[in-house]
Amino acid sequence: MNESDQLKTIRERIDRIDDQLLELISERARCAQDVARIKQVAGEMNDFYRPDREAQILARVRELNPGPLSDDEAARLIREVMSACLALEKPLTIAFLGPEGTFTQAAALRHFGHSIQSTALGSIDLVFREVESGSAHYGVVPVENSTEGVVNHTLDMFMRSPLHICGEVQQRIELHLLGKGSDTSGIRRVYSHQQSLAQCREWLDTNLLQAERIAVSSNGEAARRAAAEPDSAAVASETAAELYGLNRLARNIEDEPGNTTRFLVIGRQTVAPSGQDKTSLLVSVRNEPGALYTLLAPFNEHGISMTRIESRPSRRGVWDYVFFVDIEGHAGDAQVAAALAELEQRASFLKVLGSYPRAQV
Ligand SMILES: C=C(O[C@@H]1C=C(C(=O)O)C=C[C@H]1O)C(=O)O
Repeated sequence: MNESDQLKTIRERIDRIDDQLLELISERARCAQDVARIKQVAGEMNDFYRPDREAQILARVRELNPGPLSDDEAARLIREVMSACLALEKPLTIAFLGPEGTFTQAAALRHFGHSIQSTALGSIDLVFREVESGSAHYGVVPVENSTEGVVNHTLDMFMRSPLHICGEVQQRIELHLLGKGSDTSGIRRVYSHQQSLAQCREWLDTNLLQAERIAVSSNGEAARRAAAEPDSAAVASETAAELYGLNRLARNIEDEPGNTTRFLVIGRQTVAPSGQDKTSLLVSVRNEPGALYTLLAPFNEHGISMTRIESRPSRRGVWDYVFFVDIEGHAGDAQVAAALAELEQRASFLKVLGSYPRAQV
């Protein structure tokens, strides 16, 4: 067989596979509709989105993935199929820290897939309020953020908000040089958030020393300006490039590749155990010698790993400290529940912010 006959044969095979895929995806979508009908009859429509179930599906895909696609790619594809199926039940409305084109938006799309209705809001407070009022089903906010510098504000919001953490998203921070043209010649200004500029300093020093660096409020805003002004470029994400119709003049210009930011999904719902969960707590203790040591001892005694601890002033009194603690496991797990009961005895204040599946996509 010559080359063109070989290609023709393979393409015919691909067409047949796509026919089967389409049939299977449609069958899956009809199953999701059946689930929706059952939930409706049972009056469980508040629970139509099930982060625990979705996490289990994605974990299974990773486990069974035969390749050659990577586990990440396989999970991402099934993520999109689930997103489209869920939208048949009811499209999710997601509020995120905007503007359009930020990494928070990328994180929202990564977590929920593209079949959502998303709203860009101007501040973290507004995202909390939108979800609290029921105007959005869920919100996405940065928590350990190397680009937008708002970690503390998100943590502070949990002190007074009744919302729960329903999920987490790990988003690789990949920064590109974006512009209207096709190369870097003629660029006089580079816009970005100041931390993104800092993260690409070496690349900019080597390749664009002549251009003025201008810090703006977000990478989305930088992309908007680069799209509107000639002689300008932005350091921003791929999402920003798509949204503002910009070209990637240089890819992955961050000085330290592998940089990841963590985002939280906030909602009014508590999430059932998925088998691979994390729990976030807010815990306060009097400032006495050994207080933190005593406070955390129950985790050690019950064999629970702590993955993060962050301290903040409580604003309730000069002697109080508040700690944001992440542990492995679900608050409903026997060991975790026992440790939390002991912790409650020792703490002056304890709030479980949520148990949720660890990031799967
Ligand atoms: C189908 C369900 O509802 C939703 C859709 C899912 C899917 O498409 O697989 C999974 C969980 C839910 O978010 C379900 O609860 O099983």
